[in-house]
Amino acid sequence: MGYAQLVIGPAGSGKSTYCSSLFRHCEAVGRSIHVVNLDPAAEQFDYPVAVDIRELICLDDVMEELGLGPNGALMYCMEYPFALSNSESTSMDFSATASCAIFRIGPNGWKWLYAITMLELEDNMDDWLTDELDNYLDDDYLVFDCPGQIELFSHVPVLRNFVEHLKSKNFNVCVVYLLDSQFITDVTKFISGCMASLSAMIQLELPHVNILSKMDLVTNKRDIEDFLNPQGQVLLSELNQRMAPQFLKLNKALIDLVDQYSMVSFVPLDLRKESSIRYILSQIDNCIQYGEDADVKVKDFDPEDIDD
Ligand SMILES: Nc1nc2c(ncn2[C@@H]2O[C@H](COP(=O)(O)OP(=O)(O)OP(=O)(O)O)[C@@H](O)[C@H]2O)c(=O)[nH]1
Ligand SMILES: [Mg+2]
Repeated sequence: MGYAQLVIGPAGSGKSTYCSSLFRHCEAVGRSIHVVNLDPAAEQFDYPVAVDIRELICLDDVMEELGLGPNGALMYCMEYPFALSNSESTSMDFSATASCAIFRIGPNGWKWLYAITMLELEDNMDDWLTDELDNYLDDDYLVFDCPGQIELFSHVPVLRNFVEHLKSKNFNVCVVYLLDSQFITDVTKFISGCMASLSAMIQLELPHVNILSKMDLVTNKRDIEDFLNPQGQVLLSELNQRMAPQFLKLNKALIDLVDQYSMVSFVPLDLRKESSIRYILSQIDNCIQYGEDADVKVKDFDPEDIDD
């Protein structure tokens, strides 16, 4: 059995920083983890990269292969799904659908490049991942540092397929969703962060831990309590105050949805405190049952059992 954290969240929410802090913490306590970079655009790391998706493909390569600058790439990208939809192959049909879905987000060339990169990952995932994972042993613990494009876990199936692959390799996987604590300065931002998390829960169907990151930036700690474990009614009244009256019904529906999934619960992460990282790691370990096998092994050798 292997163990894995899939670290996701909006761009800049602190995923890579969390991965490096987690690595340092584990190193200090003598525990082995391996951090995998899944961000094709990443440039530098504060952690040793165990596996790097950039060996498969990186954004520079995509731009170079296309022979285009950002504007030209955008034009190419706008034509890309239509070129794909003329194809008869099933996987290409999927690609066209995914690309069209991404296209609707807006004419952003970088997002397109991500889309192509991720589709490339999907096409090659089985071979690449199988080769890479073969290097890891049964009890290894992997942490996947993902890109910040939220469409990857909201409606494009690439991460879901990735997770299925990990599961087929006997990995227990937990989603670790990071939301920047600065989102709480505005209840509408906070709700949109919750919705993105909910999308990931529904898309990925995995044990899920929500983290409110960058707690060192929160000056008024009392404010935060309302957001770590907020009551639906409190959020609703704040939303209603913030939004125009025509949104009352929508606000109610959104809060009901959040309540129904009982997912509005965040664990605060303050990287200045070792205890904060330790607590979060213990919560995640619990979700993926890490350490339970070890307990069983110890119990197997319980001297009292031998006496019996
Ligand atoms: N004050 C503070 N800043 C942080 C913390 N974590 C991350 N940052 C800063 O937030 C910015 C983004 O951090 P990253 O770790 O690169 O965020 P990311 O989610 O990996 O970003 P993408 O991969 O681009 O989506 C950087 O400037 C970090 O230094 C934190 O706990 N406290
Ligand atoms: Mg990052």
